[in-house]
Amino acid sequence: MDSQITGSTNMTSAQVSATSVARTVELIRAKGGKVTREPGPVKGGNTVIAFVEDPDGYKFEIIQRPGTPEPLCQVMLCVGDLDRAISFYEKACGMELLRKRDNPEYKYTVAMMGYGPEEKNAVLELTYNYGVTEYDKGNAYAQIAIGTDDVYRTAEVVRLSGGKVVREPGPLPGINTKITSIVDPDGWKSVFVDNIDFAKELE
Ligand SMILES: C[C@@H](O)C(=O)SC[C@H](NC(=O)CC[C@H](N)C(=O)O)C(=O)NCC(=O)O
Repeated sequence: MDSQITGSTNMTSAQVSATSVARTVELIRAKGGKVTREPGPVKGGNTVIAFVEDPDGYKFEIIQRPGTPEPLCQVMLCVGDLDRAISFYEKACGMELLRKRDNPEYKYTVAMMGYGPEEKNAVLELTYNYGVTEYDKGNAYAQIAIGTDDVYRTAEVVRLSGGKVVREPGPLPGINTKITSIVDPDGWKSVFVDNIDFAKELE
């Protein structure tokens, strides 16, 4: 894919990378897609971005950057306390803080969290808007899926790290894939899926 897109609703979004944002946006427009922000430098920076919406109104950000192995490169979650969120994704989910960037002019700070460098891995972009400690979540956001080697241990660690387990670890009826579902301190849900079980689903 020659472009990347990240998407989001107003408080969650996904990003996709594109080597040419303008060309990607034109292709999307030609197919009847809705462009909500024309290509151009991001406010307060140089990276060229654009926003588009899918037919369900989910927002995707197209980011100009070198191609990555996985075009879906970021998922953005708005959080009410950045340090709390960073600590949770580090301790409960085993992610690493890859970088943090403050943008005082536009009153927000982002922290990129992931399991490896952004050039090679999809990452979570935690966004803190100055003074906003809570978000209405509506009913459109569902969950992010993360692989794990041990759903039982994951659930235990999540509990110890300030998260909530909303689906106890164990096999899914019918397919036996082991999962556990959790919510982070901001109320964003993730499902952890056993790596070996999931590989079997793909066979
Ligand atoms: C490349 C990278 O820096 C970006 O794309 S940041 C995009 C930027 N994000 C924000 O403004 C986050 C805070 C915002 N208040 C929110 O909650 O979404 C952005 O969306 N810029 C808009 C623009 O038109 O440049």
